[in-house]
Order: sequence, then structure tokens, then C-alpha cells
Amino acid sequence: MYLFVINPRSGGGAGQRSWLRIERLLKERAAEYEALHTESASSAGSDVMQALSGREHWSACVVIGGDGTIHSVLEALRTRGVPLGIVPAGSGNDTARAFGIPLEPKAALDAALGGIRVPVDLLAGNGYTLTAVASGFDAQVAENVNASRYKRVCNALHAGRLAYLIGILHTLITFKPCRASIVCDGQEHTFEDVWLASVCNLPSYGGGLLIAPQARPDDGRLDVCVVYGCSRMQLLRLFPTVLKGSHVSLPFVTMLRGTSAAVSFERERPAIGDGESLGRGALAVRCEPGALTVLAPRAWAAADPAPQAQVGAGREGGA
Ligand SMILES: Nc1ncnc2c1ncn2[C@@H]1O[C@H](COP(=O)(O)OP(=O)(O)OP(=O)(O)O)[C@@H](O)[C@H]1O
Repeated sequence: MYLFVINPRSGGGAGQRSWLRIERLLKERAAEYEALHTESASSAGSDVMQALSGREHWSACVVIGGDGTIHSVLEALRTRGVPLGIVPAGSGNDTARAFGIPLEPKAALDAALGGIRVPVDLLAGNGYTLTAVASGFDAQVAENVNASRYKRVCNALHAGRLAYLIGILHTLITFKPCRASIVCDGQEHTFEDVWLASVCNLPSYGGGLLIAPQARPDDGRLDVCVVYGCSRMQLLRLFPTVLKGSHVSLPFVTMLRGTSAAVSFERERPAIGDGESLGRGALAVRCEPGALTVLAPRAWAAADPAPQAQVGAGREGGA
């Protein structure tokens, strides 16, 4: 029996459109399933927990939505030991990208129903996160965009990405970097003028920004990317390099790797996990190895592991 969790709003309505397609396919295949349309991030966890309590054995819980929707069910799936399948229907879909899950609904359904089971790590701290816990500039962009009027206008014009572009420029003008301390596996690193500190389990977020290109979901470790001590113009020029992951060799970028990371900014900064708000306090994140099972296409396991990129590269702001 499969539980399908559908966020109709994800990807500006793509969740509902994908579900209509998937429902037809499930009926054609005479698959056994239950469908749960979730209303909000805050109630989804308990709704899924309740649905899962209805029977002892589930083959998988298949999420039709984006990274935020997946985030909302992680704790329930971890607690019940139910594998996660994904039919990507968000705007970013970085979780699906990391596991090579196709964007096309039928191919994604094939991976969910007939894929391999991959034990993957979760980031624990302020709940559970699968992609990355990001604090500082990028979390501020998300906060500014979500609170803005231009997001509503852009969404009405079907130009969601434009809202983020405006958000980046708006945040670039108003955001003030400050000192931050990052304790990774017990070792403290202090950086001046920190723009962002991202604790990553998967290589990308924000729709393919390769913030930690060397991150692997199944290596029992987390990767921290710190951007600090650069000008606004340098930060702006960093964005195209993040698309390829080549920012890791820039002198104002440091990568750390370990099993735990605590991030505290001198001034209060927002944080997001899988793109969802985690509030504004200090962050303590640890890697919980193999805490979740993800259903991935067979080809994913056969692919070469990500090359070991440089870690600990770059200049530190005086520990
Ligand atoms: N299970 C859920 N049910 C309903 N709404 C949810 C659920 N989980 C999160 N949400 C809300 O729906 C919004 C959109 O969902 P989601 O993040 O999955 O899609 P997206 O933002 O389009 O894609 P992505 O996160 O991949 O960029 C979230 O930001 C959150 O506010």
C-alpha cells in the first residue's frame, strides 16, 4: 500500500496537475494507494502521522510537491520507518535533483514504485531537514520575498523567478554581514563579515545552486559553506559560479565538513531548512546517518559518487 501526499499549491499549482496525471496512472496499474491532500506545512506532519497509523506496513509515502512539502513529512517518515518516494512538483525540486528523480510525472512514479531503496542522512536540529539548513543572506532573501508585495504580483504574472531576482537585489542592498562563529565537530571557526553559512546534506538548493558540490546524502557527514569578507559586487558575481559549484575555490568561501555544526551570528539572522523558515535563533545541526530511506531510480546507484572536492579551502577570518 502506498500513501500519496499531495500539496496542490506547490510549484504554483503543479502539485494538483501532477496528481491528476498520477491518479490516472495508478488506476490503470490497479495500484493500491491512499491519497492525502495536505492543507499546510504546520498540519501536514500530524496528518501524515495519523494516516500512517492506520496500518502496520506501507511500501512508501510518495510526496507530490517540492522540497518544502517533503520537509513537512520527514519527521513522520523517520519515526515510522516508511520510505520516501518523490514526484517532483515544486519550483526548486533540489531533493529530486540530488537523487536523479525525473521531473516528468510518469517517470518519477516509475522510480517511486520500482526504484531502489537508498538509506540517506538527515540533518537534525529545529526538526529534520533533507537538503540544507541555510542562514544569513539566502534565508533573508526567502524571508523578504515571502513578505513582499512583488511576490504576489510576480506570481499573478506567472513570473515566480522574477520575484527571487528582485528579492536578491533588494536583500543585496539592505543586508549587513556580521561576525559569525561556526563550531564544526567541536572545533570553533570565527569569520568576519559573514554573508551566509549553509549546512548542507545535498549538493544544491534554490533550484540547482550547487552550494556544496561535494555533499553526498549517504556519507554520514554534513558540508558547511561559509561566504564572508567580500563586497556586495563580489557576492553578486558569486551567483553564476554557484551554478557550477566553482565558488568553493574563491578566497572568500570556506567549506567545512563534519558530523555536527553549530552556527551563531553576532546579530540575529533568519534560517531556512529545505526552504522553510526555521526562525531566527542560533542553529545546532547534526547529521543523523541513514535516518531516512529514499526511493531513487536504479541508474542513480550505478552513477559515480560525486568527486571529492576541496574541503577546508579558503581563508578564515581569524579563529
Ligand atoms: N504538506 C504541505 N501541504 C500544504 N502546504 C505545504 C506543505 N508543505 C509545505 N507547504 C507550503 O506550501 C509551500 C510550497 O510548497 P513547496 O515548497 O513544496 O513547493 P515550491 O516552493 O513550489 O517548491 P520548492 O520547495 O521545491 O522550491 C511551502 O512553502 C509551504 O508554505
